[in-house]
Amino acid sequence: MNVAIVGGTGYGAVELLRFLYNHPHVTVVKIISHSNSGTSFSEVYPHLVNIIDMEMDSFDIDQLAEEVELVFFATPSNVSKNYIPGLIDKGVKCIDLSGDFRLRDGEQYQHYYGEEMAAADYIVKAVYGLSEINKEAIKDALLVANPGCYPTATTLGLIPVLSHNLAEYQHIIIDAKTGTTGAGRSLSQGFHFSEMQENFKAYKLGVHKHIPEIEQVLSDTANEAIQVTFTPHVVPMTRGIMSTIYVDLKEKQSTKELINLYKEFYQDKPFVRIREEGVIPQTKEVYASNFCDIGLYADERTGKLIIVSVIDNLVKGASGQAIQNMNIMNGWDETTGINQLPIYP
Ligand SMILES: NC(=O)C1=CN([C@@H]2O[C@H](COP(=O)(O)OP(=O)(O)OC[C@H]3O[C@@H](n4cnc5c(N)ncnc54)[C@H](OP(=O)(O)O)[C@@H]3O)[C@@H](O)[C@H]2O)C=CC1
Ligand SMILES: CC(=O)N[C@@H](CCC(=O)OP(=O)(O)O)C(=O)O
Repeated sequence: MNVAIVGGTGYGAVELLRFLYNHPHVTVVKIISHSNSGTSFSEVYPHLVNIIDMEMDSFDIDQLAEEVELVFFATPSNVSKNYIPGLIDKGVKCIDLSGDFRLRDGEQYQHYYGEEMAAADYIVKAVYGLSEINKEAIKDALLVANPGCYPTATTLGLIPVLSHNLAEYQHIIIDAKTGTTGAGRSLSQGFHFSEMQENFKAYKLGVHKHIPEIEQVLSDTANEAIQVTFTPHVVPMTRGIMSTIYVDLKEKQSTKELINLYKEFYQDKPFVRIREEGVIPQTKEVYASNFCDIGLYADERTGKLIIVSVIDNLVKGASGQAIQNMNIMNGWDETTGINQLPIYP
């Protein structure tokens, strides 16, 4: 299958290429770049010299419709909504790594993304691509809204206990940390080496665009409006997200019982690994892989369940999950092309 990537010189795109290069059913025939069309990809990313030297193109909808079956958008917020409707109308499937098609509520989109939402006709067509939870709907999707990185780690950690109605729906606290690639490749003052190294900062309290996304997924799970307290932090590492989640259990449960419940919930999900009692996953243990690893501790003193969920933000949090969704859309084994081991140490 021929595919294209838009947002060519960003981190999401280069990570898509890392996996798609060895994918047995896919060829990347076009890399679209608005800033570097006409330039060879390996000129921008010299680690791929003699491997991906393809010249990047500018966006041409007719050419794309003629040459590819599926387009990945790895563009910043408020970009893909201007291009995807036209491609869908021409029968080209799209997987959007940005947040443009994730939210159903236009007012929330306007509030958190600062612009008007995509056209409603296309929002209803978009399937939220949390692969482990929405597999059936993803199979028939024309447009997949790939989840955000924090929402992926957080909702995979929370859905089992919420869907079994074992936890209170309110007072959920999510304390999350990300590496700096979460901010993308373009330069900004707060991400300079001298600003980041030996530093640890919280940001966007109460205004982060992943708040409504997490709440939408959890509310769908519980069939009841859920609000969460979410505090993101950035830490001086390149890749990785750790989401530490605190939730009140309705009744006393042991760690062992909850681990068994999570293992059963994810038993046929190859990319979710539940740790044994007393073992809490670390970001390095999923580095560069599509795994989401979850550790649990039921604090019998306070009645809280502590969930620790880790992913690589660029893989399960973005490009890896996007390829997992492409595999599901095409009826291929969902691990095809993305079953590499984590890099360790
Ligand atoms: N980094 C991460 O961990 C995650 C990222 N995402 C989302 O994936 C998307 C891509 O992220 P990432 O690759 O990290 O971001 P980057 O900033 O690294 O790359 C985005 C690329 O999009 C292109 N671009 C920038 N502005 C425009 C524009 N106005 N119009 C068209 N293209 C533009 C640029 O490439 P060019 O000039 O070559 O076109 C740019 O390099 C974002 O929406 C991000 O939020 C989601 C989950 C995790
Ligand atoms: C460190 C940092 O800035 N991280 C980004 C990660 C979010 C992201 O990339 O997700 P979307 O797909 O929803 O845009 C942020 O907090 O906005």
